Amino acid sequence: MPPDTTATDDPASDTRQPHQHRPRHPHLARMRSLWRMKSYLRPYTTRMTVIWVTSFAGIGIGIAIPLVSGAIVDGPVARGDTGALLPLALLALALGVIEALLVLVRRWLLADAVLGVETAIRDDLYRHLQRLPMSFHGAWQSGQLLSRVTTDLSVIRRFLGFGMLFLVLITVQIAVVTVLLFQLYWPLGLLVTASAVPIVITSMRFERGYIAISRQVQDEQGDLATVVEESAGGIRTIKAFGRGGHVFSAFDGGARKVYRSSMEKVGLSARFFTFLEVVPNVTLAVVLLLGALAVGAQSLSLGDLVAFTTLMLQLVWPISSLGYILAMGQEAMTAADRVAEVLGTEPDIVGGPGAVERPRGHLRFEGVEFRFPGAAEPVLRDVWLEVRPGETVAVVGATGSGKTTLTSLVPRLHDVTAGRVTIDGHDVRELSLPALRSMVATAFEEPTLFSMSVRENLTLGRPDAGEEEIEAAVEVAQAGFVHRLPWGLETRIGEQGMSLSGGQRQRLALARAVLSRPNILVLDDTLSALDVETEALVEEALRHVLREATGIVVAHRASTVLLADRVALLLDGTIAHVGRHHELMATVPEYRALLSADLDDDPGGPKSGFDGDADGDIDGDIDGDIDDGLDDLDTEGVLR
Ligand SMILES: Nc1ncnc2c1ncn2[C@@H]1O[C@H](COP(=O)(O)OP(=O)(O)OP(=O)(O)O)[C@@H](O)[C@H]1O
Repeated sequence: MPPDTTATDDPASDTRQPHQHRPRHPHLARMRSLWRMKSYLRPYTTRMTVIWVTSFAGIGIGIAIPLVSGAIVDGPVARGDTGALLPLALLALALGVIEALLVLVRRWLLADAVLGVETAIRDDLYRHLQRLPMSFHGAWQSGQLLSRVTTDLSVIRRFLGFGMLFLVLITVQIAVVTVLLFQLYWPLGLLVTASAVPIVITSMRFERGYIAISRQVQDEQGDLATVVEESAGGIRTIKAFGRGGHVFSAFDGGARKVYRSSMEKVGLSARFFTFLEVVPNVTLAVVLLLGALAVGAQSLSLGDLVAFTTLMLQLVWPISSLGYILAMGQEAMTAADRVAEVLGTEPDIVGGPGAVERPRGHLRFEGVEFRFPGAAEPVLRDVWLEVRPGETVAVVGATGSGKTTLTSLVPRLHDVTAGRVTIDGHDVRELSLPALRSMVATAFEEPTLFSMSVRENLTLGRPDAGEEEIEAAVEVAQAGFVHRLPWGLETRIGEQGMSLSGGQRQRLALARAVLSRPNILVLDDTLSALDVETEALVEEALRHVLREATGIVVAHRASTVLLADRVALLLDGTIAHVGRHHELMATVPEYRALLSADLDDDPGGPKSGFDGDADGDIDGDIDGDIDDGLDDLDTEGVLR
């Protein structure tokens, strides 16, 4: 990822996407990112208005109290008029109580609004992440996304809720109090204003340093989250290889980085806030001294000096928190910028307006090329393949030859970079994504199960599936083991749930794909983790399902190839041969080399119908079956 434009020149700490341009005015860009967030406050307009009104009223009352105190000193106290003292004292008390009530109302209203805003942004961000294509998720570290959805949003919430309000209130309070100080006694007013100058200059310098260091801390926290996430996901591999120590060192390195940067951040703040504490206190001492002299010289009344010092003390908190709130604003701008990097990434895979009226699942790859972003060479080039409704084609190729990539082009997990993929004559890019993805179901080799019940996992693609349909899909996938789980279909599995074996997970994924009743069923080496016996049973049941759907089966094993009517051989990124298994075995040495190793090694050869004379068996048993249903199909699927 490219360098952060503000934080560091160290490419290792980059978190932006390679294609993201760097803004010419990063500060403005950050402000704009934060400004964009204001739209989330819109539903709370009335509430925010009440909050602002109560806040200003609170400030007004806060400023009035010292003036009443001054009046008490110069009036009843100076004259010894105890009768007049009581009403003024009661007035000061009433003002104090009202101010406290206003703060209570403001806090209560504010908390609700800002938590609502945070939830709305978080929902939008999550929704957007779901829309972003595989290429985005492949390029971004998951920890960086996680920290944006959690930490950064909390930072934005804190600023939108409290920081922004207090920034305005404090500015107004400082302005009004300064005017009053000048009115009470302008020479001391001038002194107080002069004392603010070093504060403002230091604040500005602090702000610059703080932006850089807070972005660095936020990025490093994201990196650390990635390490935690990866090691949690890969705990089995880590344990098996005894790499706990190594992973810990990587984590420790990341944690120390966060520690060092956080300490730097704290050090910077500590120096700044100490400075902010010292200046007002020194000023107060000087004001008291000069004020006492002025009272002695009768150019200032005692009451005015009381009012002046009380008012001046009211400035200490706003001025010292001004820096903090500005820093909070900077942090929020950085966070908004990081969130905007995600929200501003337009999904490059968006659905078209179309839908297929009565889908039959006629699939064609027409001159398809696919190149991963930034890759020098395409993975697939000039791919022509036709899979007719009800037909099943096995895609065979060496490992890394692009089989998974080819199948991922059908549901548009990736988009072709040239040529087109069509279903029933419609370019898949013209179809709406829900329409397309309801037609195509994929069972992956490495199935993902979510931390929910077996039933919820199974019905992911068909939430309305009935009991009988679920049972039928479970049967096809030979996944009857689910009934023996402690709570049957209601057993919670996946992360934090019941652990399943690789084969059990694959069978559930297969049942999930079958249950969604797709027009096109993609099996991406889905049966690789099954034992030979179970595989044979699954395949037998799958044959019935595949008769009603168009199938693409990525196959490494000869036994899986036999599920298909025809085989497409992927060589050098293109479909080099299409034909029946025995034809390719007989005529294509590369195909023979790929599959005969499997036939020789297959310990279950005899069980699955293979033995030394594999060809003979295949021809006799399986091809006979296939031929029955496929007489009308052209065996040459290559369209050229
Ligand atoms: N996100 C990616 N970015 C860049 N290259 C990728 C990406 N994913 C896969 N590749 C590359 O594309 C090529 C094809 O990968 P693919 O997963 O389609 O192969 P495959 O034939 O399915 O392999 P296998 O049989 O091992 O599952 C590989 O060389 C792989 O390194």
